[in-house]
Amino acid sequence: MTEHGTLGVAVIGTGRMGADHVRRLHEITNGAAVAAVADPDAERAKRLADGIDGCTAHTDPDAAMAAPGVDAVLIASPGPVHEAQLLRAFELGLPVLCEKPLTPDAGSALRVLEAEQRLGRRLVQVGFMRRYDAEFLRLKALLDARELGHPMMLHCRHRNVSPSPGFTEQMMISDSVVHEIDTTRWLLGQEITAVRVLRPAAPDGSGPGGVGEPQLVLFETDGGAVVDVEIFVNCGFGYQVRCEAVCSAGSARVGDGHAMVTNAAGRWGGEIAQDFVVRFEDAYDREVQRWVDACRRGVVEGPSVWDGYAAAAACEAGVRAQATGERVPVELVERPALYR
Ligand SMILES: NC(=O)C1=CN([C@@H]2O[C@H](COP(=O)(O)OP(=O)(O)OC[C@H]3O[C@@H](n4cnc5c(N)ncnc54)[C@H](O)[C@@H]3O)[C@@H](O)[C@H]2O)C=CC1
Ligand SMILES: O=C1[C@@H](O)[C@H](O)[C@@H](O)[C@H](O)[C@H]1O
Repeated sequence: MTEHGTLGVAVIGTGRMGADHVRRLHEITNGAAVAAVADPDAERAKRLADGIDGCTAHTDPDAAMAAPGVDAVLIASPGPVHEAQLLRAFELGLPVLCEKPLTPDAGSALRVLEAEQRLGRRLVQVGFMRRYDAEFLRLKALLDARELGHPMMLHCRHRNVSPSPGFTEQMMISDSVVHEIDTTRWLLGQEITAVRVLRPAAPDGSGPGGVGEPQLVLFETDGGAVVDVEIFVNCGFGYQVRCEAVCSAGSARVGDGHAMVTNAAGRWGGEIAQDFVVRFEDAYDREVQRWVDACRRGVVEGPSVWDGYAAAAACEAGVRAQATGERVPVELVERPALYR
């Protein structure tokens, strides 16, 4: 850290999320500076680094993590390469904010869990940003206070205008529904024990890779709750994330998101955000600020590697349920003391 206590951050992966986090760290976050960026696309990394004094550009993530002035790492590369980058950060003893998913499958997430346990201390905050969203935080506080009685069901919907290039049917679970998996575990304080996936008959194969969508993903939890998630990554009209909790003495819903409603010429209505960068802007800002503040105090907070692992295990069950049409149980190792 600099003499003023500024945290030097290496940002790994400078695509959509990485570039947005670089902008955030540089312009919004207090107490942080982008010290290095890495991306196999050298031009992309250089363009970002050129706009920031003292920031170096790399094509090799290891070189960025070892660059002068780096105290912490923000990983925003694709999920399948997170494991190797997390293990490298562990070797260097650097705290990490790792974009979701921690890793795309349970085996690799377990290897990360075991490696962090060997260190004997937490280094990673996983980027489940809904835990920092004002609406979701209000819902969490309401459920925790039991103001509506005992929570029994969550009805969730998750719609994207269109997925990024190369998006697969499995990623509907491991990249998108992973958010509802974390939301369920966090809001209810329960583990997911089984997953099922139902598909309506689709008029055409218009989803990612030509698969039929939307799909309905169902979770059972160890507290007896039931959760349904509509996932529709190609809906075409807007970005919508909604969650309604049904409790024994009432229900509460977040995500309607009508910041403004207009009336004009025989119509009324609101606007729909077109993507997560807009809808969750404040949540990302809060998530990154909280991470930087914790790093500067020498502590690690927020969603843990256990949360990332439990989510990966539920995703793996979901991907199997998607392929087989069966109810697939979620297998978890015993929760280590480090994460209790
Ligand atoms: N929290 C959230 O709401 C969101 C999280 N994400 C997550 O952020 C991560 C990045 O996603 P996007 O920015 O949408 O993807 P993207 O495809 O826009 O960007 C990924 C970048 O990583 C680079 N890259 C590829 N292999 C790399 C490697 N081995 N090392 C370093 N960089 C590498 C690519 O060249 C590209 O510039 C993923 O984990 C994704 O799941 C993405 C969107 C929203
Ligand atoms: O994390 C995200 C993307 O990776 C994912 O592909 C989208 O479906 C989610 O809405 C977004 O929040």
